[in-house]
Amino acid sequence: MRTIQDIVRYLRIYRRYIGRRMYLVFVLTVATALAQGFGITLLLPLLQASQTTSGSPENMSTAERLLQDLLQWMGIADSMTGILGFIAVVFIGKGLLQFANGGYQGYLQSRLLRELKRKLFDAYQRMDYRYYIERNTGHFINVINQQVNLFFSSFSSFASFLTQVVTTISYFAFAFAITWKFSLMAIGVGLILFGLFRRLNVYVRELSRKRSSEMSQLNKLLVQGLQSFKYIASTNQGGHLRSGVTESIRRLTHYIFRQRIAGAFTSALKEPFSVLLIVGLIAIQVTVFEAPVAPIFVALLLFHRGMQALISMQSGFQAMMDRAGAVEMVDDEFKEVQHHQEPQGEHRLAPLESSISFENATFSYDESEGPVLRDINLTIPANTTVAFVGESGAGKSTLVDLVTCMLKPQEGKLLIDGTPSNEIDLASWRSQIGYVSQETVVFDDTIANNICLWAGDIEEDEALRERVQDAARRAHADHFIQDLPDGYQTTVGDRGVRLSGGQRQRLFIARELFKQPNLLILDEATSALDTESERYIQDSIDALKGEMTVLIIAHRLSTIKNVDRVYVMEEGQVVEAGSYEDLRYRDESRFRSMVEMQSL
Ligand SMILES: Nc1ncnc2c1ncn2[C@@H]1O[C@H](COP(=O)(O)OP(=O)(O)OP(=O)(O)O)[C@@H](O)[C@H]1O
Repeated sequence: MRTIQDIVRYLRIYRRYIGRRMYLVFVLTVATALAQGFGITLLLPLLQASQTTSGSPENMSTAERLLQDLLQWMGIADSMTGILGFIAVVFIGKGLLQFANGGYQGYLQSRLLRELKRKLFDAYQRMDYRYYIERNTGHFINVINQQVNLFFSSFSSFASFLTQVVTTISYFAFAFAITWKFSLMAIGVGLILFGLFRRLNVYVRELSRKRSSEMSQLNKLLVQGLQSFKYIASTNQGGHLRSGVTESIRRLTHYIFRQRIAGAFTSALKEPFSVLLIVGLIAIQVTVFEAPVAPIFVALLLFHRGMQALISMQSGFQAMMDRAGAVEMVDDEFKEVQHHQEPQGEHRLAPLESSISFENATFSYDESEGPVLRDINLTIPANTTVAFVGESGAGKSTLVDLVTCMLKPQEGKLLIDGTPSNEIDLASWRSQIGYVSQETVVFDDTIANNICLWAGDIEEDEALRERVQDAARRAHADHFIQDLPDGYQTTVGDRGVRLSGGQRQRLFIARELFKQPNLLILDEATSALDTESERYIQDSIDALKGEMTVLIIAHRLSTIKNVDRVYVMEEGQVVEAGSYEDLRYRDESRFRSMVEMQSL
């Protein structure tokens, strides 16, 4: 029962991703199996035609008689050559069907792989940010690569399992038609075998689940270890990480080993089982039932093939169960990610022209830990420059995440040009934003592509080259880029490892300036820069005043002297607001003491 439920369940899952055309595989499978069973059954009239004393019609089973009638109708009943020719035609037909089936399965599988990877990637792209931060990159990579590949190969195991089921049934059905006593025995044996293997299947599936989740764990450790390679190597922390990785690899390989043992057990059983059963059956047929030789011979041939198919059916099922964990993981992941897609409205925003304002906005990552932002009320008029300052952990970056709508306030609202954030079409808002975040984002590609994000080829597009260079100049990056071996065509390495921290930051700023956003967010954007570069970029940003809205988060207060308004944040609240000069000289203001601490 469990087995049938499992098959139906997987069938549903495959259908969800492949669609109805999957059934064509089954039609082709049935046709192939029928052709094969029929081809073998044709040996019976062949044997009879070769015997001088051919079976008298009253000894014949109904099937034999029908076959005889067919051959008579075709005019080849008594011709060995005729029957041989017919067998050849049936097997050629079977070969063609098998080829069509295999080819079509290949086509479906490649589609399945493409669809799975593409859909999952799309779903990941639109997942809610809060869901993302609760997960781990290693997990996503494991699902989209390893698990999806296993899911894909499970379909071929599933198809081969079904092929074996249909083949087994067809062999047994033909055998049944020839001699029913024999077939009853065969079916009895089949049922016993199935019972024996059921327990093995449950065991193998459990192993497969463990193996899939262990792979996620290992991926997580590997990604973390490799991403932090430099830190780990230079502080010799590899030992700690290594023990975790080694332990995870040990568990993973242990599961694989046990799966293999179960596989070896089934394939080793195959041959002895078949031979024993055939020997037993011949004895029973000949001694007890005293049946004629030709039908026994053909029925045994069918039975032998049927047994082989039955055992392959078990291995096919086991292979499917080997990958069951992956099928379930990918299917669950789809549901989970789809459930956590980022909600959005339909109002398409025009370019920002009035303001961004918070009304009593409160946000917490975890309700039990209390709000990270409390009762925020402020308005940033379009085309002004504002700065948020405050100690680490005060909530400045979280506030920016609300502005970009990556996070949503649980209470109160955020209005963009008067439209509540939950009503806006996110792409229409985010395409207006340039964001230099604390974590520098650099792609492993050329400098030019890092700035224009593959907008074109600067070697061919003069206007584009000019725009890229202009952005680089304003980010004070042009001269270091010119000094690189291939200039703008230099590749920067994974996450920009071939650049210095300050160079990476300038490259990042250049990209956001190239975009010409309506809202530019700079979160500690110049923290890795020397004073001179910082001042230079400061001038570029000051030059943007009035052209776009600029939101700056800075610890170095010297960099925000020219902003229109400063907000001082403390423990998730805005505690002071005013112009730099106003706050700087306000008696006992927090800002004043902050400035004095930095001895400006
Ligand atoms: N993903 C998260 N899950 C839970 N809490 C978080 C998460 N990110 C930030 N926090 C918490 O929210 C608070 C505000 O963090 P936030 O990064 O907004 O501060 P910040 O003012 O930008 O600090 P910094 O100047 O150090 O960047 C901190 O107490 C932090 O622990």
